[in-house]
Amino acid sequence: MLKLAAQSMFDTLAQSAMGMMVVDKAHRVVWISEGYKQFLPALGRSEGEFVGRRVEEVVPNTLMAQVVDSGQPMLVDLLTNKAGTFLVSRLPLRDAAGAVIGALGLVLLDHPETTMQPLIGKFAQLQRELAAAREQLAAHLTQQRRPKYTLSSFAGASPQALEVKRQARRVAQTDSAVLLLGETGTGKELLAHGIHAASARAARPFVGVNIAAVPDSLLEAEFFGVAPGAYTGAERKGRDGKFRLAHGGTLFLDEIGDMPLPLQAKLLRVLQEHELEPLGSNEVLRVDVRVIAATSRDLAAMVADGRFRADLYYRLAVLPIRLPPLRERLSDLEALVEMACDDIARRSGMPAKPVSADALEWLAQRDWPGNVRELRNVLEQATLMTDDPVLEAVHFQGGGAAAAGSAAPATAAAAAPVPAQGVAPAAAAGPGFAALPASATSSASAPPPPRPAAPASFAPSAPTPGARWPDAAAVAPAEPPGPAGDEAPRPAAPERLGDAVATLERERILAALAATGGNKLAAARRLGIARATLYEKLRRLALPLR
Ligand SMILES: Nc1ncnc2c1ncn2[C@@H]1O[C@H](COP(=O)(O)OP(=O)(O)OP(=O)(O)O)[C@@H](O)[C@H]1O
Repeated sequence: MLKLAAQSMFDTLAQSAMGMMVVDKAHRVVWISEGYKQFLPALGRSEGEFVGRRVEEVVPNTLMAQVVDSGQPMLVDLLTNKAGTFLVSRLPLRDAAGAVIGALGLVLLDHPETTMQPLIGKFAQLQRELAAAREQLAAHLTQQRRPKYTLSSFAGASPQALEVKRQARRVAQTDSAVLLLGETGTGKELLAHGIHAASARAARPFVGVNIAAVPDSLLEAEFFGVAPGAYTGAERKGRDGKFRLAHGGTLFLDEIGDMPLPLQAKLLRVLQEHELEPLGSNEVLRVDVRVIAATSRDLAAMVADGRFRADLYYRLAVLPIRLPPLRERLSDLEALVEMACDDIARRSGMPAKPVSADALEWLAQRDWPGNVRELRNVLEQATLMTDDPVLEAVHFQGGGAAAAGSAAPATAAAAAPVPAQGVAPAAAAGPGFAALPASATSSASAPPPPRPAAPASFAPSAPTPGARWPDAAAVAPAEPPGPAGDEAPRPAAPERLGDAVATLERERILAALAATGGNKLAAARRLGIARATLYEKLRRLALPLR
């Protein structure tokens, strides 16, 4: 009975389908139905040239061979080749023992684009939309992750700057980890972009993580990602970690010295084995990522103190590059000023203002603990402060420079008396690190001394219009401050203690940010707190994070 049913079904299909063929285990066409012969002219074959040949040679784009090889049927598919577009079905044929002995192919409909127009139209529309969305996403990601700078963006022709660029070009040729050492604002992030752009990975993503800005409890997920379903709520769908996002490219780990010890062990494992496990997953992912780490801390001293793993340090410090502070390469000042003025002009849409020789000389007298970032802030504020076509020394000696000039005695003093919160100044700054600025190592205890040549007029004046952070003078007492206790504003008697503390905290944070030109790390050091704590306080006090 079953045999009869099979025979009957075969005959019915052979008559009702537009065409049918049978291939053997070696993919050879062994039989075609009468109906199938109508397609032979379009396929450019006579029956003699068709039967007996391997199906993939005579029917372009067919998947019959896969059905034979896999034993899996393809119940409905669209096949397009020079004979047209067809709705087809492919079924494996088996012997009594179940072994695949060939396949049966059915042409169910030709011109499905007309007969099945609504369905195929919808399919084609969805495919077009998908392709457009993929293209947009790829363009967006490329835009987002393209290196912002190349090595030529690193301005300066001093022997120190040329040496930095020489080393950067050399490490760009390798795939080893790189460690960038230098004070805040010396261009570590810029150089990391440049190394990536000069490396074989330039066309792949550049992904940065500022370790100090991410709370410790979130860092692991940030690095390694979260598997779908590992958590409820926002993380339910899972999320890719930075390592995965940087796959094939470069991962920039800023403030590596702030990485908690347990995570250091996990990072080391990824660097050694190129494998990671997203949180809540048993799956091991292979990643191909080049790591560039940066720090303004003395990592070697942290290793000696047991605050940084020695094995991770040696892994990262294979190729260290030290970026000199601005005061050690003052011959680059003019080039840096020019580049910054061009940038400011581009962003503001106004013509660039030249800086006079007097002004340059005055700028060269400064200490620049915030380095190139501070220089740029000072130039930006001076530009905003005046309508004069040329920037003269006098434009820097007013409130604009005071807001960002970290060497301003009263500005620094306003922030200095804040007691370190459980962090000894020396420990917070990292002892014995030659590259640390005097202001960083002494930040929690004393203001940085002004350079002898600094003019007396370099003192805070009225609040700076347009400055990113309010002038320290606007939030700190105008009189030279006395001891810390005297300096706090006196709350009105009914004022609640919590409010008074928040007011004081806000003032001290704003003063520290104003004194460091908005630099969070330097401000946190001045306040004697970790950068992550500063971010948390900014959020809590509803102060701008950027
Ligand atoms: N050599 C340079 N040429 C041109 N611009 C520079 C140079 N060095 C630094 N800058 C500019 O100074 C600013 C600070 O640089 P960057 O963020 O790279 O410093 P950083 O060392 O990573 O600072 P931090 O340690 O605070 O993160 C940026 O606007 C950068 O473009």
